Amino acid sequence: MGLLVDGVWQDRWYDTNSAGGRFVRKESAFRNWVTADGSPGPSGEGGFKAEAGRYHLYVSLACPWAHRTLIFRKLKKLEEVVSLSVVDPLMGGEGWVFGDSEGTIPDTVNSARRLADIYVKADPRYTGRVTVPVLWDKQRGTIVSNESSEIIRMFNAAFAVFTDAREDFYPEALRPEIDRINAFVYDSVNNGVYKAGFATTQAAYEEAVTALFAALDHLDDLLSHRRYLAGERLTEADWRLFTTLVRFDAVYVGHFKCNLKRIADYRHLSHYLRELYQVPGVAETVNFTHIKRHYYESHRTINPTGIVPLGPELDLDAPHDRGLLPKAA
Ligand SMILES: N[C@@H](CCC(=O)N[C@@H](CS)C(=O)NCC(=O)O)C(=O)O
Repeated sequence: MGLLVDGVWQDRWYDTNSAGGRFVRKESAFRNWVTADGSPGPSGEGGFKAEAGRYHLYVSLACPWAHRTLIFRKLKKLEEVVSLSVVDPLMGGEGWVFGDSEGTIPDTVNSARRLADIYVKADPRYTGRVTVPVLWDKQRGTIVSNESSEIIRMFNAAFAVFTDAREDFYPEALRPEIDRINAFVYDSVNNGVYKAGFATTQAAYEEAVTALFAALDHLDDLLSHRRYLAGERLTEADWRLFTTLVRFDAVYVGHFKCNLKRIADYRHLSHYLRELYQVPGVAETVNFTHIKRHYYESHRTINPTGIVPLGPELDLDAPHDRGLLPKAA
């Protein structure tokens, strides 16, 4: 675990002292957009036109942020359009590295050994964390984006001519509602579990866990009368929540001490999680070995022995009752 400073790797854990024991997530650095015609997107510069075979995605199967991009690549049927590398589940002293354990895919584009090498290739003076996901442009030899929330929107819209998957996960009419839900879910749930797990004071931990479970209670209630977070249509808001929910009982309850309840204890969230997991293609993107090994083996300040618990036993293929609520045709 570490970061790059002026292009040089430094092995360091997160600094929480400057924020009273709180974990504060840094903004992603590369914010360009792939667009259908190469025009600039909402941020960054233009010149990244959607083309088949031009872009490469680097992910970890453990990471909830990277997982979003993998789900969009799958659901938008972009597997032949955007190539893929999967890092080793263990994030050690050199950060993310490419390995040969089950489920990994080496770096066929840059032949890098460490993900940090990709960042330095894009910017030799890069300062910051080396995170997944990364969307790489093979033509210009640089990083387009390392921000998952933006990569999923590119996959949703920019590659339309290369796929017959027509489902729109960010429909115009629902955008205000989706944006509102995303902001709430990001702060209290997606990042909330990290704020709880990486807290280094009791007060910071309790603050995060309290907000997290208040949010889950609220979402459980919302899902008692809405099939999906934004209503009758499955949208990006659901996929953004899903990647945290699917890791929750397996990792966040124990490792991050988010243990007031399990997702299995929530009447509606538990069924909702199973419905999303059972969407064709999605289960293939979920790798519990990578998920559990990554957290329990990598965060030695939290789990010094690196022992990975055997449980819990989960059955995400069990039937769900979400069909009782209306879904848009
Ligand atoms: N805002 C980023 C966050 C990505 C992120 O934090 N990824 C984690 C893995 S779950 C990572 O690579 N962390 C490495 C580090 O912080 O050193 C996104 O959504 O794309």
